[in-house]
Amino acid sequence: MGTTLINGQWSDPGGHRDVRNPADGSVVGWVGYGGRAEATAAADAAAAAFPAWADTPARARADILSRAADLIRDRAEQIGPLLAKEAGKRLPEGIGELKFSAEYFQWFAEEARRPAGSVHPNEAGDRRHLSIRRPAGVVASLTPWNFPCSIQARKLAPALAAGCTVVARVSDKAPLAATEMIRCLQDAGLPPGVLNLVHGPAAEVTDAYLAHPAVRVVSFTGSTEVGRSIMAKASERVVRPLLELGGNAPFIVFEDADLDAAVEGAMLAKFRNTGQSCIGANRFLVHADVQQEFAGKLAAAVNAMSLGDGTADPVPDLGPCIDEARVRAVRSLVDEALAAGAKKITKDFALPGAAFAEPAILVDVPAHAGLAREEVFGPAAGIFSFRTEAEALALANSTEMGLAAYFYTRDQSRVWRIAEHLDNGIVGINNALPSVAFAPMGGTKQSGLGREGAAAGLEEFEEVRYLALGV
Ligand SMILES: NC(=O)c1ccc[n+]([C@@H]2O[C@H](COP(=O)([O-])OP(=O)(O)OC[C@H]3O[C@@H](n4cnc5c(N)ncnc54)[C@H](O)[C@@H]3O)[C@@H](O)[C@H]2O)c1
Ligand SMILES: O=C[C@H](O)CS(=O)(=O)O
Repeated sequence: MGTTLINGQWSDPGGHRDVRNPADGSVVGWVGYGGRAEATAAADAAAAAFPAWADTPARARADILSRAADLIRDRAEQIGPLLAKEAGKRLPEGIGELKFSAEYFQWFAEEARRPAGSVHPNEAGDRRHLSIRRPAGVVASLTPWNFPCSIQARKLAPALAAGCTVVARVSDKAPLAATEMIRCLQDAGLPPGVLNLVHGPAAEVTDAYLAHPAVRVVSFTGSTEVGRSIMAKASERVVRPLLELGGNAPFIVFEDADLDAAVEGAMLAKFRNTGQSCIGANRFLVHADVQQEFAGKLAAAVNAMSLGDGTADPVPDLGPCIDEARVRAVRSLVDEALAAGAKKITKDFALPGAAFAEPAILVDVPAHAGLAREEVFGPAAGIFSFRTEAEALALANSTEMGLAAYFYTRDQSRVWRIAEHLDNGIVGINNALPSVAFAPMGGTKQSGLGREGAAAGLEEFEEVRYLALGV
């Protein structure tokens, strides 16, 4: 059926690149693997398709996106297992990610039909002043492996709704399900060239996209390191950078928190997607008066976890990491903290394979340790204590990242004091899973630029055009 989409045609140019299941190394599938030539052809196709798509009535664009949402939901039980295998996800999380992806296409199908523009107060008798919103142009949509479908969806949906055309590239580590999701969009009736997908070497394909004169916006999700390089490349042609980058979420538990709710939230925020989530809880900051009780409850919950292939029956609590390199990175942070005097309060797990990282909670982690300062991006974390709100905020805001943060308290006045002074783009309050299509999500500081979701997410793909109308 082809895995590369250029100008409405599916093909498999270049060589084949196998995709393996991290749980057992088995081949899950493959993608055709192109390069610069395919990327340039895709951008040419997107450029050629842009004028007609930009002028397509909003209702017509909305109907295609709505049909795409229906197709993704209809095929979720078929694509979900593919996603679970290639990305090492638990099967319910794989199927759930497809359904979450459909929400973006549904929401932006509706948003596409909302008014777009303003009439400005008239201060000159011979003119009327208004502004309209027009699609920005061709968008380069570049995404990581950890949520390969939903993260593409939160770019494709608003870009297409706005009237932009798109050249996409997804991570080589998990390209299969995202390709099938894009197939749903094409099957929903997107005209040729409106959406294009090329698999190939990351820098080669991305550079070719960003060098194309028709590309006006680059929407990238991934590490801060790569995001910086893409922002630099985009600056060469003044391409608008939308960047969703690394995280380092503090998870704060105040002394008045419902501890059982906090532990339940901690388990979700830490171990969802085996901890490989940009908004995952990275550090537990717990008030000294409740630290021992919280730590004991959390350790007990972790110790009860089962590990295994996410497509097994019964479904395990934790799947593998994306690859052995990720396991080594997590283990290195844990081992460094232990060597510096930290103590592990969770049990030793038997690991079912080389791509499985041990779930681990540590206490007495020194402030200089990587576990206290870096994005773990895996199933481990340290618990740190504080005594005052000021200390909690200082600890929470002490890293260069500002994506997500969480806190648990029952004091409504404290909710506002803390929420207004956390330097993060996303704050979960007595809630450990804030992600929705209808709210603006993104980060501060080195976690990125721009927002995805909500009306703000649509505006990122539009240009405001001011009209001074002589009368
Ligand atoms: N803010 C968010 O919404 C969000 C969401 C998911 C992941 N992330 C972040 O992404 C990271 C994990 O994902 P990852 O390992 O795929 O990130 P990554 O930065 O290594 O890769 C992201 C994408 O960029 C590509 N890429 C890699 N090097 C490149 C280069 N030199 N030029 C062009 N493209 C390149 C990759 O193939 C992939 O498709 C973590 O830091 C995580 O926090 C952020
Ligand atoms: O990894 C980051 C993702 O954006 C997490 S979520 O899909 O927004 O929950």
